[in-house]
Amino acid sequence: MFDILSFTIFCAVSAIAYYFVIRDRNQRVYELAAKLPGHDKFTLLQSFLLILKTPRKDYISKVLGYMRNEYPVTKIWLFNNLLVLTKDADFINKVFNMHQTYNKPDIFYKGFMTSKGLITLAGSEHKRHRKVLNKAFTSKMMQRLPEIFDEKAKKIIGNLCEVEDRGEFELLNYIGPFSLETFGKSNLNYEIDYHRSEILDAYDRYSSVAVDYLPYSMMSISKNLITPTKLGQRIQDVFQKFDNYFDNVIKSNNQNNNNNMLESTAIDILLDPKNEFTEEEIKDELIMMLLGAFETSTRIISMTLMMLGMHKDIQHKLIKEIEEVYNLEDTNAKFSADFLQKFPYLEMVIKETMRLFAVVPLVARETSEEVDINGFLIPKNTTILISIYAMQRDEKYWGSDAHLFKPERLENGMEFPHAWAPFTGGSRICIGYRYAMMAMKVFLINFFRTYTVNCSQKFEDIESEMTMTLNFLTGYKVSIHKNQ
Ligand code: HEM
Repeated sequence: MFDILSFTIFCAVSAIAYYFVIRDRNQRVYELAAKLPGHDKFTLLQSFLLILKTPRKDYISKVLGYMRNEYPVTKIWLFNNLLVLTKDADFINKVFNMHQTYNKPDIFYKGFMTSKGLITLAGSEHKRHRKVLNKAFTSKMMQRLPEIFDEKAKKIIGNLCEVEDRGEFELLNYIGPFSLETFGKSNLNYEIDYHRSEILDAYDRYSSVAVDYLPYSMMSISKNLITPTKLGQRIQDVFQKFDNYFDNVIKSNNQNNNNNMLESTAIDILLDPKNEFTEEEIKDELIMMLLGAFETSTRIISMTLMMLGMHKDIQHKLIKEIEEVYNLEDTNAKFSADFLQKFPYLEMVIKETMRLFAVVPLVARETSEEVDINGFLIPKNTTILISIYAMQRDEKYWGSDAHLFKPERLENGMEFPHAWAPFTGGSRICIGYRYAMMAMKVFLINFFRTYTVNCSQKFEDIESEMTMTLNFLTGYKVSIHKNQ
């Protein structure tokens, strides 16, 4: 009897304490949120309607549509979550560099459906993985890459003869193999044949399932809860495919194990028992790297070629730069990091493409405690949504021609360097940013030593969509012609 009474009292006291803690915590959130510019609390119904009525591919543009130009930050509410939208370079730079905004919010990153890889990991676990994996991307490791990129670029450029002088073709069919095969060789010690590889099928299925799962992740519905549904089955199938594929990659690496290796690629590091990665962590990291590397590089190379096909004067200037370097150098000179420094205009062209078309248009962070960022007091557990796309096209930073493709604007450096962040910044900056820049340069140098490119589409007719990545709905079509 006494026990039941104590238990009841204990429950009642706990419930009251819990109520006051939650109320006080929410009170503080509402108090601070009230001072932030933006939109008042959406009702539950409005939040549901926003998610249910918006086509999945339009989520990101819909949410960003709430951003108010006159303020550095705009608040909106989704269910009971406070979201702060921003395209302010200074604010964003602080967010990338503060320890209070290190983690990523589940509301967007659960959509990746894996939790043990760099893109989604939080706090000390992220730091541990990142510290170890950084060793695969040191300057010394980078030195071995240009040769791999060169070999693969030459192979793909050889294949392009089947489409030269034959009208327009879809670039992704040629650039995709370059990105995927270089990824396999340099990060997995594994030769991938793009046209036969099962990884491509798994990747395509993953992308489609991720878009379908996004509304559930935004409503914080775990993927375990939807396991019995058709979508749940599709998710399981995709991960089974990744699993089988990476099992083979791991087996092949274990067979060719070279314990005396002084330098280690990403997979060597992941498989090294010293680093104590679990099997699940290894596979999640491999998936994350593939997601990070493949589509991003493929799209930026393709977008760059399209831009150059539309802007002939810029293409001629670039070809001239490449010819001049080769007139001075041994034409069989091997690619190296130093050699790639000799093409400043090429770098400007790539950077301008990445500015105009932020291939990762949106990233997010979550506050782990209440924090003052540029005079705005942001409550704990707030999601900060960072529109890289809007920042990189903002006239405030790039002038009234911000919407145009003009590499020359980068000639004397950038007036607002923080307003260019296609790889983001701070300690969670893209781990492969130097790798990506090198790969893109090596491919484009090889390409323009053999071909010129033409694109009949007009710049202003490009239509794009924003999901996790930016994609041209109008395709990536160009025609190519052998240099005279
Ligand atoms: C043009 C090419 C690329 C672009 C534009 C790009 C962009 C990005 C962006 C925006 C992020 C998110 C960072 C954040 O949330 O703050 C990211 C993260 C990441 N990227 Fe890339 N990326 C590219 C190529 C690559 C390549 C080639 C690799 C691997 C070889 C790679 C691997 C990763 C990984 C593992 C992360 C997670 C890093 C972390 O949170 O510690 N990316 N990338």
